[in-house]
Amino acid sequence: MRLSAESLSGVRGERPLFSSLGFALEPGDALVLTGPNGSGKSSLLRLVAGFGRPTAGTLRWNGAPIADDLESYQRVLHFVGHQEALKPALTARETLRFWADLAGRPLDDTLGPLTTMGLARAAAQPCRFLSSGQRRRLALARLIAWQAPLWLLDEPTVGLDDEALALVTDLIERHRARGGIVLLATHQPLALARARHLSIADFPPARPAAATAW
Ligand SMILES: Nc1ncnc2c1ncn2[C@@H]1O[C@H](COP(=O)(O)OP(=O)(O)OP(=O)(O)O)[C@@H](O)[C@H]1O
Repeated sequence: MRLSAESLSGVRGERPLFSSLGFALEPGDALVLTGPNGSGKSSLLRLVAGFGRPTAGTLRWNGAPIADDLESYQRVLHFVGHQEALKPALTARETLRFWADLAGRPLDDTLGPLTTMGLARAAAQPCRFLSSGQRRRLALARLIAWQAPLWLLDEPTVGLDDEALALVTDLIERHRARGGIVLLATHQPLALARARHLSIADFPPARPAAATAW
């Protein structure tokens, strides 16, 4: 299992964000994306998730460009973005089941992942009654339910209390210990062992060639 990015350039809208960016991740690796607001961390994660194409460079999964078979590639990853996309009328438990069915990965046990995320008592509550931290915990419960090998996490800890922060750290470390790969963006330092860091600011967009002065 190997995820690599070679000479990647990305834009969002019209704006160039980074260029010549590269990394290679193998089982057990964690790469933490850092950089100021608006520098392109979410945009990079979206590219790695296969939502959009880089303007240059190649993303590879096990050596093959992800664009060659995006559907198969997207089955091995789990992306947790900023938006939890919860349906207000569904309970936490129904939400997990709904997501599982939508992804074509039916679940035997919905309560287990919710319990792990400290949501057992909220399992029967409609999502409209969940707090923002509980909503975040619910989005993260999907990671436990699916066990995809590649986790792409965009600021997974926003709005979480200390207990949930420790839970997420533990989830990530257990995932790595099983041979999983994690790529995450965060402004909040996480206590991950031997995590690598990549600052988007170290890969500034290529400048257009300067006009010749006469
Ligand atoms: N939907 C969009 N359409 C066009 N431009 C966008 C869109 N979303 C974000 N951008 C722009 O893309 C740039 C990079 O945004 P991105 O969300 O990737 O940064 P980030 O590093 O994740 O920021 P933050 O730390 O604030 O989450 C910003 O300049 C932003 O204004």
